[in-house]
Amino acid sequence: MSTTGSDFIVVANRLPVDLERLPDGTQRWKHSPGGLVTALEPFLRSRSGAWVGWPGVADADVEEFEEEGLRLHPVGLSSAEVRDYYEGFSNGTLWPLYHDVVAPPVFDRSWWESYVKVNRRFADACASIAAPGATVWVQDYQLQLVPQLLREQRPDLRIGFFLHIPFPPVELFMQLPWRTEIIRGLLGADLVGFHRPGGAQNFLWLARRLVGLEPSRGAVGVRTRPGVVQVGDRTVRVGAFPISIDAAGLDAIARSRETQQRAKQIRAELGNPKKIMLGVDRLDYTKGIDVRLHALHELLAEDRLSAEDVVMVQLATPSRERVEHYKKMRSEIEQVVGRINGEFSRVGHPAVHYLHQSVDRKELCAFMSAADVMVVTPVRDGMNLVCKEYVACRYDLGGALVLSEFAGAASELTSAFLVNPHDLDGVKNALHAALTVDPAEGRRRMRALRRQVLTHDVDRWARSFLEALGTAPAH
Ligand SMILES: O=P(O)(O)OC[C@H]1O[C@H](O[C@H]2O[C@H](CO)[C@@H](O)[C@H](O)[C@H]2O)[C@H](O)[C@@H](O)[C@@H]1O
Ligand SMILES: O=c1ccn([C@@H]2O[C@H](COP(=O)(O)OP(=O)(O)O)[C@@H](O)[C@H]2O)c(=O)[nH]1
Repeated sequence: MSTTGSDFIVVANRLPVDLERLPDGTQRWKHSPGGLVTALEPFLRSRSGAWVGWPGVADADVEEFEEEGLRLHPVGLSSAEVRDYYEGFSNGTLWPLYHDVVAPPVFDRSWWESYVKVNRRFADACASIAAPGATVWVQDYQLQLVPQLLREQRPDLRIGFFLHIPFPPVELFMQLPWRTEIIRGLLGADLVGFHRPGGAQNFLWLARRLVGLEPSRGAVGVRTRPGVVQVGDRTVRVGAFPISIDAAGLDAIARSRETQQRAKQIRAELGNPKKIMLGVDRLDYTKGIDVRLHALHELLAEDRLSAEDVVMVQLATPSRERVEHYKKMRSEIEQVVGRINGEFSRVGHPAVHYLHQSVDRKELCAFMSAADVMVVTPVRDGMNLVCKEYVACRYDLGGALVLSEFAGAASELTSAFLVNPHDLDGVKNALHAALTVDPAEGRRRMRALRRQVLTHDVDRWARSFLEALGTAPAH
């Protein structure tokens, strides 16, 4: 194991791999869920960096290890910490608060205490493995206190922070009893990054209101014109850096014979319907899976669509299964799927294929290649990588994307069929329009979407952030 310090460290709640305990008592590592890992893993591997994170299960005692040149440094969490820091404060308080309170956030003091304690542990882990003058890139809402805690121990480090979820409107953020502590925690970074300029702008306002600082007043741009705020003798920059995907990598997988054959096979397995609609999400109440199911139900009930012609596939990755809102939403979604299938399926031909499972990258790419319409309808989403992945897979300029205006990606993917997920008639009309789009118009839209996604990939995201932090790798 490496005993020398690392020059470049990513710290995130999760490692890119989760430890899985099998019933026979053995264990293995599997890929962690979610877009943060998808986005960062290829980039960090290319820089031979270190990744500090939780191995995904409680009470795991795992030593640091190396995997294909990447140094993985586990931070353990007890069962009580998984409950209070991860399921509690991170996903029962911050997640709903930052996603426009689409579910009511719970404010629990013992959860907060656990959050502080665990953030300190992550900061200590980084401090112990960082080489002098190293760059540490802190990720996401679970670790907002780490920049300040780390700086107190290691003022020599260059510290960046990136938030993967939306940063809420100030009126909502002000509900948080520990609002000042969070803003101070983030101000420990040299650069604080958000997906959208609005998040950066909200943060700057709060730095003034809650900490009494004097931030810049000009508009923050995308990858340009970061805001600045002086904190003692340090200048903290605050910017917008929309995340993306390994677009060329997915494009290549999609073009392969293997993927195209698998896509054909999927179509055949579905009964060669005229049209396939696809949803791919973690099973999360912010993703609007219910929205698209209700829209489909009404379209079938009104005979605007026929289950003979159109099949819906919903891949739903299990997520945060012990958190109350997630349990409730799962049973609601499964009821709607059951209802649609009960009313509109024929034996051997379900109207909705619902898989509560995780699917690997190649298989996902085959599903995306097979899908005529990709349906992405979150009520709020920081970015949403799935919609960009769909576009990257459609080198044939086929397919159509229905995308919620409330996903961060909507401001880049303006040639999608954009919808307001709260407007059910609007969603129905957009689904119908996407299913029946004139092929030339469909190709025009997909060409424009691909131009955006292929020229703004994850490498450009990471590079633009690190350039603003002053630590970009050599070209
Ligand atoms: O680690 P989990 O609790 O299982 O959740 C998975 C990840 O979900 C969130 O992803 C976000 O990041 C994506 C990439 O920036 C973005 O496209 C998406 O809109 C976000 O929801 C979460 O932010 C991660 O921390 C989790 O690991
Ligand atoms: O069965 C699945 C479902 C999703 N994903 C990946 O999980 C990520 C989801 O990221 P997104 O930003 O869309 O949402 P998040 O889950 O991070 O909120 C994407 O890279 C998907 O390709 C996956 O690998 N297998």
